[in-house]
Amino acid sequence: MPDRDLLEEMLQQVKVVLSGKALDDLLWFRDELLRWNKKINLTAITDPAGTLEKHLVDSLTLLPYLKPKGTILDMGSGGGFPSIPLKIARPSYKIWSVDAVAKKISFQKHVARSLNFQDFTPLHLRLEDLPSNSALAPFDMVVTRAFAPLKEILELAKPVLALNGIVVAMKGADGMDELEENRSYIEGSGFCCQKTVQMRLPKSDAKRTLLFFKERAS
Ligand SMILES: C[S@@+](CC[C@H](N)C(=O)[O-])C[C@H]1O[C@@H](n2cnc3c(N)ncnc32)[C@H](O)[C@@H]1O
Repeated sequence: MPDRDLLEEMLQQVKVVLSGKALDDLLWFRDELLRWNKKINLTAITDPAGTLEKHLVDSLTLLPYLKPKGTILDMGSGGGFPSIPLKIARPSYKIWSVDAVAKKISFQKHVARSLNFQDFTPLHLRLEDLPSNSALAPFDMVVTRAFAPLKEILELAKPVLALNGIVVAMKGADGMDELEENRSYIEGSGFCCQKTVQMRLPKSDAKRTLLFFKERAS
């Protein structure tokens, strides 16, 4: 099956329907990721079909659960996951995509320029330094994929989250266990878990867990 059809079919299985242009942009991004990956370390997944599922489709599993507009901070975005697929799927999002590794941010800037993104800002920064940059905060949605333990995610998100904002932690098979292990920390942190979504990726059947948090009303 051609890659474009495979991508479209897998996205439909995670309830995501995109325009033809968005599918083309995602495929271009995948090709560019693998091309740059020969020079700089962006991903351990190097087979083209695996990259479609494990990076592009995986990054978009949260899309049906997000508000259609707003500001997004992607913490520890690496090669641009999930920030770049989200921007391609919903160009109206205003996204700040932060990573501590300069080469990864250079790659994201290249993609943003090539695909003519508006309101997409890759930032080479340690997240611990973000709150002092008050021009950026607060964000309506803070998203993370394969970034850090839950406790660290919530601690870093708290100072930059807007009122009624949400934090999404994209986790693997052990996401629910991590949630249970952190129940008492979450209770004391001022956050509550608003929603959990467990799913499997369409081809590999790999388990994924989406954890959604908001701050409790005081
Ligand atoms: C495992 S990678 C995941 C990248 C991407 N989110 C993905 O799903 O492919 C974690 C990324 O977080 C970045 N990172 C880790 N700690 C960070 C920090 N304190 N501030 C900014 N970036 C950080 C790393 O440089 C790395 O690119």
